Amino acid sequence: MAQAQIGIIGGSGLYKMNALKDIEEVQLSTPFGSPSDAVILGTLDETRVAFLARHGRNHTLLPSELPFRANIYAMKQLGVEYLISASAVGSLKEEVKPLDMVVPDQFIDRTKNRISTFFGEGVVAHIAFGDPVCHQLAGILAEAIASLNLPDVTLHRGGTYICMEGPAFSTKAESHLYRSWDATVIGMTNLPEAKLAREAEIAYATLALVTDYDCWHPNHDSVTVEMVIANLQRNATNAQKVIQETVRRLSQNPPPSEAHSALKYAILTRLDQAPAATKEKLHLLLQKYL
Ligand SMILES: CSC[C@H]1O[C@H](OP(=O)(O)O)[C@H](O)[C@@H]1O
Ligand SMILES: Nc1ncnc2[nH]cnc12
Repeated sequence: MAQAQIGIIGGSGLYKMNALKDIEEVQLSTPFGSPSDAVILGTLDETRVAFLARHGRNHTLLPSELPFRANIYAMKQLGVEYLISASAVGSLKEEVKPLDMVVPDQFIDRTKNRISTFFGEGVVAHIAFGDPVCHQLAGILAEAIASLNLPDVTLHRGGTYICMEGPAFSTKAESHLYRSWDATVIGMTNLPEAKLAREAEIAYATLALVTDYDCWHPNHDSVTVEMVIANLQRNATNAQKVIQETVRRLSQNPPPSEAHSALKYAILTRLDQAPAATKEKLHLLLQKYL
């Protein structure tokens, strides 16, 4: 099977990477169903990367409908060790303005209807998730953003991403509540992805692209999809530059990541006693530990 060490998941507004060369489109099937779309393998400068449009290339999947497990498993099948997620977010802080970029280091889970683990069916594992983002990958991403000096874009290193269920945006009461928790941005997708990436021992970091002030700001209209897309289109060119620069830096010096051994002390079940069918299903994740 084709391989790529670096994966990219593009969110709302980022449905393709324009700079990819020598493209190969692969339809993958996984024990968890099909991913959101075909994975696009292509070369960015000298480096082979795997790109997936999170909601499908025509944006046909709701956040609650996303096949998170299939998406992450597909990346694992391709040999991805570093996964960069690009996502549209609303801002929960005055100083985090639309068109700014945030590299969050924490998440709060407000989802209600997501499957966020590969485990179960006779194999129990509890990954550590106190630091849900790969520190090294997030650092490279932030350095890449800073190095580009993008006009009108302020970089915010660190911050908390609230992951809500959606698809409706928040009420004002919810938005104020999240502000009282000192959260930085809000979206609907990245937390399940980060958990599953960690279980799959893939280093994960988020490029959060601010599109709106959600609905809490007294001087800005409440978020609408129109607002999000208009700003994301303005963001998309910048996001592609950032991803390209991140891939360039990462491929020159891929860092060690704690994520790469996340399952080492996480599996409680004696694997020699575990159901064969589950071991078969999770072979890609468990093979190091069998
Ligand atoms: C189109 S606005 C809401 C939508 O945008 C974000 O998606 P993604 O994280 O894939 O960029 C947000 O999470 C919602 O799914
Ligand atoms: N305000 C917001 N809430 C949730 N997801 C978003 N994606 C972009 N803006 C958002």
